[in-house]
Amino acid sequence: MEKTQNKKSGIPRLLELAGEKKSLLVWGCILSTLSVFFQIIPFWAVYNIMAELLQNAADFSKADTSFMLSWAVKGILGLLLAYAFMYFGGMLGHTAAYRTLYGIRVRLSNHISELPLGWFNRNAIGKVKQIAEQDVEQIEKFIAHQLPDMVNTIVLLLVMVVIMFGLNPWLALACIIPIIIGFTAQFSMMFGKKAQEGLSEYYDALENISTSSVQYVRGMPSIKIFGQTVHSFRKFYQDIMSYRDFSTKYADNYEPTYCLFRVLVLSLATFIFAIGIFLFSGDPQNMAFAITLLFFLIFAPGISTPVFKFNSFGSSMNNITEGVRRIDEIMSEIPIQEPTDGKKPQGYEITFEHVSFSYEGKDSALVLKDVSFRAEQGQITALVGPSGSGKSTIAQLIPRFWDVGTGQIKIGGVDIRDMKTEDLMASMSFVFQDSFLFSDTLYNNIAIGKPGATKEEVYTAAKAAQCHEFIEKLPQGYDTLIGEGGVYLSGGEEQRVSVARAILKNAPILILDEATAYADPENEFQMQLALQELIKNKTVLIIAHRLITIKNANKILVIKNGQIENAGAHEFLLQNSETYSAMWKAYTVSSDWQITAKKEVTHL
Ligand SMILES: Nc1ncnc2c1ncn2[C@@H]1O[C@H](COP(=O)(O)OP(=O)(O)OP(=O)(O)O)[C@@H](O)[C@H]1O
Repeated sequence: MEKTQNKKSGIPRLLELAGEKKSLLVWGCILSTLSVFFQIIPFWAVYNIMAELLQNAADFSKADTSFMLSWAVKGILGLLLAYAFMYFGGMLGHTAAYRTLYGIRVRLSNHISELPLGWFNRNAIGKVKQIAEQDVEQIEKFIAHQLPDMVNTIVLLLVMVVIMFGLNPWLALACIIPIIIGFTAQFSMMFGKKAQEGLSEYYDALENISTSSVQYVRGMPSIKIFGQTVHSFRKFYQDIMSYRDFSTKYADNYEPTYCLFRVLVLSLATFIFAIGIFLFSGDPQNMAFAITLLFFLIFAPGISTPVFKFNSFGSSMNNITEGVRRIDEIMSEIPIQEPTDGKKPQGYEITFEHVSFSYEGKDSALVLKDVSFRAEQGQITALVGPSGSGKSTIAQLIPRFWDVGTGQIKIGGVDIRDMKTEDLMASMSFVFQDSFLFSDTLYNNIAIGKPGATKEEVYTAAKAAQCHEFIEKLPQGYDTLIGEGGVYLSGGEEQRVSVARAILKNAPILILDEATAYADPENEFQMQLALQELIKNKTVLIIAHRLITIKNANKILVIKNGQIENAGAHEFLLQNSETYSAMWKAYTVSSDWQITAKKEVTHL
């Protein structure tokens, strides 16, 4: 599938994706920055008080107490104001973050809902879950905390550097040079090509774990029943192992430069002290220098906190860029093409005209080759053929799971690509072999077939689909919750609920892909009776392996290797289609099969 390209990346793209204006974020950062200036005041207050004390070291009683007291008050006020600005900046940052998060999730889910249905088959749930939950969550942390912190830290570092150079350039250099060396080592590692590739690998590894863990949980019954160990679920095991290997390698790469960085930044006082003592030894009478040195020694540990914070932005920035790229990967998937003025079909017969199709979009891998047929309104058209011949693909092309490669599919004379998706979906009900029930009540699971349906309509549909009886037997009847925290239905029961949904929708086209495969013969018979009522005047397309189900279809299409091998009614095909007569023979033989136990003869 083609993709659209977007030139922006990182934070600008993030805000663009969220449809969020920058103003809140900018104000959040401005307030955080203002708090920086107030954060400097306590340091300055300590410096002034220390200077006053040192200048009067011979006799502390001569120190100006009101001067020192006023600086102490200024220091405390500075601290309070710094917290107040930081608080309001943080509030704005959080508001911007949650709005961005909300905007991205809404955009993402709107976009996903516009993608062709086939996209969902191709993309693992784990991958989408990882992107929509975890990757988006990272963005919240970044915008709410790290971005204002980053602005705040950069300003703080700049102000500190200016103050330090203003006081003493040599001591300032003793403080700055180790920081620059540490950063250079760290960032060359972090932003290098290897690190960027590593991060992609890291996210791939996370996605793989997310996907295979979903499969692992789903496959747990098979693992247990067949007495297999966890190692038998190789994919999950390998994904965990490759994540471990990758994380170890990643940490190994980072470790030397990170350790160097930490050691240098945590030893700032040592460098300042060494240079300070060297300078002081040249002029031991210089009291002003002694005070400045003291200030640097107080200031040095203060600078290490913002420096460490700044360092963590590098990795966060990388994460955000990668997260946005992954969100963009989904956003760049081209949605299903909507016509501006959707055409309305005249009738509901379905025609395939020379349809060829490949899942990979390659002519060399065609799954359907030049398929043409007409499924009449008011008639049942059945698709039969060996497994993998292309029956489900034919059925799924009708609601545009994918678009055809060449040829056309028409409903009532209109190419389905010229119909609005809304109209196309409204025109048909689809019952799959594997029904999907929502974690909701049974009532709502049926009622979803027709928004605004009355209770009476829901019950009538449930009765017709042979599910009313078993639902009534459940302790909470129609209010029974399905799935997690509720009850689980058998495959046959789930199918009947899906059929009830389709009956309730009462659309003019009905597509049944192995819709009664899990039903027992008695229920299948009852469901067939219900469907007889439902299908009157409708275009019905049925795929069924139990050939008895489609024996009376008006037209049976025999599909083989993606082509229509033959078409006609049951009797005609028995005479004229080798494939069909062989399938019928196999079916009748298998339906006569009985598993018999040898009778034990007991002699008394
Ligand atoms: N999403 C997909 N991506 C790629 N190939 C696919 C996809 N779905 C089906 N195929 C392939 O297309 C071919 C036709 O599959 P399809 O499911 O249409 O056959 P079928 O006749 O319905 O089979 P069955 O009776 O077993 O359900 C098969 O070779 C299958 O492996």
